[in-house]
Amino acid sequence: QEWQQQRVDASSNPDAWIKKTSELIEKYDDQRQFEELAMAYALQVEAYRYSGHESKVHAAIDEGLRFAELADSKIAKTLLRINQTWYFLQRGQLRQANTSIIYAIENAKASGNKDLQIEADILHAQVMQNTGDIARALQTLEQLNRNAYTAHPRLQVEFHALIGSIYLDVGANDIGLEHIQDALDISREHLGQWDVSVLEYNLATGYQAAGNDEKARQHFETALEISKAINDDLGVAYALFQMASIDIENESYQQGLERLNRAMPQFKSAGAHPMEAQSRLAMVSAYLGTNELENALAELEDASSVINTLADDQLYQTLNERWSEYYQSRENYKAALEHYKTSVSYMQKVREQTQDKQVQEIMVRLEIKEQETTNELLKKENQLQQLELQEQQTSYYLLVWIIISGLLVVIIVSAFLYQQWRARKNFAELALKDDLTNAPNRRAIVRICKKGLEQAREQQRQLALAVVDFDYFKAINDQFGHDVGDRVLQRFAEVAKLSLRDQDNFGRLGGEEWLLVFFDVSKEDAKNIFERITQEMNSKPISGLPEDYRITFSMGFTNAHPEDSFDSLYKRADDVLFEAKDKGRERLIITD
Ligand SMILES: Nc1nc2c(ncn2[C@@H]2O[C@H](COP(=O)(O)OP(=O)(O)OP(=O)(O)O)[C@@H](O)[C@H]2O)c(=O)[nH]1
Repeated sequence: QEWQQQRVDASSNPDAWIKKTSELIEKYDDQRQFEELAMAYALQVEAYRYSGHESKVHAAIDEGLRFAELADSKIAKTLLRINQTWYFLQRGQLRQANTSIIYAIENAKASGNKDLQIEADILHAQVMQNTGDIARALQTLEQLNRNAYTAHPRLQVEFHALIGSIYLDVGANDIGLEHIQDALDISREHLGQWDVSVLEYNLATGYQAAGNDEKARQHFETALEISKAINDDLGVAYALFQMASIDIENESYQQGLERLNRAMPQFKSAGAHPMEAQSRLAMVSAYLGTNELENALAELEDASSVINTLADDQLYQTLNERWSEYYQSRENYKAALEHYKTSVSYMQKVREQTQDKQVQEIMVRLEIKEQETTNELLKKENQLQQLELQEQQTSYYLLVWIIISGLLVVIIVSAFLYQQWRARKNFAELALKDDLTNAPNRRAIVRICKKGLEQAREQQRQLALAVVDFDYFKAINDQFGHDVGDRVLQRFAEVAKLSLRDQDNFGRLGGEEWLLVFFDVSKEDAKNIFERITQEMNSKPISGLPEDYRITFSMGFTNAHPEDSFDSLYKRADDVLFEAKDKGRERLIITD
């Protein structure tokens, strides 16, 4: 609804909207577009109210209603009647306000616009409060469809502001302040500056009633600033009036009077009679404080005539209180007592209205309902938070699950790959190992020797190769059995492993023939190795062989030449081995 947003905008820029609606009115008037014309008037009326131009409000309402009637625009009629109600309330014309709000309610119903219906209902309750019928005001608020009004910020604000002021009236200051604070918060977020200033003002009066002058002053100042900013003269006057009341209470009579003198003309020209009366009564207090009794009397008389047209019990009570104070100052105690008695009777009347049992009951019910709504909202918020938390947890679990399953996959795959690698390695190891002795087999030692040849060439090292063959091995097998022969081979593997340096290698070439591969050994070293192995072979008995049996072997040794291949190297070593056998065995023959 465009016009709802326009109302909010008008509340922040009343002057701009007065101008804008004037142009619209001229345009639609020319074009005889009555419905638009009526809506433009409705908006203009609000803009006038927001800037405190009460004197223009009346005429604009009449014009607007004329066109709204012509166009039969229920919405325009409702809006105009709502503004008319506020206009009369401002002036203290309660009977007229009551008539206007009835029209507003009828038109709102006919328009079918739920928000307007609720707005009119809340305003109806406001009128009741102003007429002192708090019980009915509360009943009306109680009957409102809570869900419907909470959906619209303006309605929430109206509701909380009104119920807050009722609570303040009956002295339930804490609850009252809470409601008005709620209204202020909502209006700050959703409504215009004028609405905010009114609520700042209401909150300040609440703090004042609760005896917190400091807070009251702060909020009145904020209200004053906003009213000044949007050129709301009436708003400025309201704030000045309240600040003056605080001044007078604190015996700053001159400052109070100065502020009241600025506010008063505005109230008067706006026709805000209740405020005019209150200002005059405040002035009376100030003059009594400064002992300017003539001025006090003049204000009292003016106040009396204004209040007599308003028929407001609260105002009558204050008026009589002031008269009583005035007569005390004059030392006319008889008259003072009379007025005091009258004042007390008005006070009792007001109290009776506000302390009515029915009022208390409805208030309790309303508060419970309000609490329930708040609880429900809190519950929903809680649920939402929990959902969010659950969502967070779920995604957290999901993440953990992904990480764990990822890790599992990695572990399983790794284990599988490791197994494969192990199997391959085992296989490779097996393929390079001699089954009987566990020493490197022919393939392995030949490979080692070939690699060694390359290494020796690259690193300028000396590689040497020895070929070893047992002497009369056939005889061992034949004489003591094949097993014993096997054990002799196994012993050789053990001995070779212990006797060689880490950088040297050995392997079984086949049968009882072995290859030894050395790096950087001299001929002398070769002899030592030959002798050591012979000695070690016979250092302890081999089962199946007689203790004194001496195992011997022959060895051919040669240093590698840079151009040697394995075959040429092997052949040279094997040749000298053959020579060793030939020369009687159990010897080492070295060749270059
Ligand atoms: N126990 C056992 N004997 C083997 C193995 N491999 C080869 N032999 C035997 O080793 C013997 C080799 O004999 P020969 O080649 O005649 O040589 P030798 O008897 O050592 O005589 P010379 O080398 O001339 O001193 C054969 O009898 C083979 O059967 C083996 O793995 N275990």
